[in-house]
Amino acid sequence: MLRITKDFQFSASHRLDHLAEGHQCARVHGHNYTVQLELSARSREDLTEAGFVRDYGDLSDFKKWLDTELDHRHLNEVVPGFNPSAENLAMWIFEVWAERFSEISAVRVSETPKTWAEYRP
Ligand SMILES: Nc1nc2c(c(=O)[nH]1)N=C([C@H](O)[C@H](O)COP(=O)(O)OP(=O)(O)OP(=O)(O)O)CN2
Ligand SMILES: [Zn+2]
Repeated sequence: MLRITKDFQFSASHRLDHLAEGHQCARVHGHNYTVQLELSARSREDLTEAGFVRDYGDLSDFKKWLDTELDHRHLNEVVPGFNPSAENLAMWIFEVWAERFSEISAVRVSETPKTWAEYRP
């Protein structure tokens, strides 16, 4: 198995519902998010002639999408009907982008330097 990853950043605010009374994350607050896309190939035969799983540069449309749809936005207003936890964001991003890039094998979302959530179906 060959795996490549690329990190992308965006900044956004959110509020999390369904938390215990007084939970700090129930208040509107912001994060400098990192989204990591992981793409995989099974073997050498699945690589491009250049030896790539996929050219990192091909992911520029994902960067554009993050900048347009999520960067400097209030996530509760822009994600389609889910509580914008890191787990839900990772799952949603996977579902949207695995259609475009079939090599995507996992999506990781970090809200803070200490936390990561991963979706890997
Ligand atoms: N499993 C999850 N737990 C939490 C999520 C999440 O998306 N998934 N999100 C939050 C908050 O949005 C926010 O990320 C706060 O996280 P937390 O690490 O608890 O906050 P701090 O950075 O203040 O943590 P310190 O330990 O005080 O540095 C909460 N939980
Ligand atoms: Zn948060």
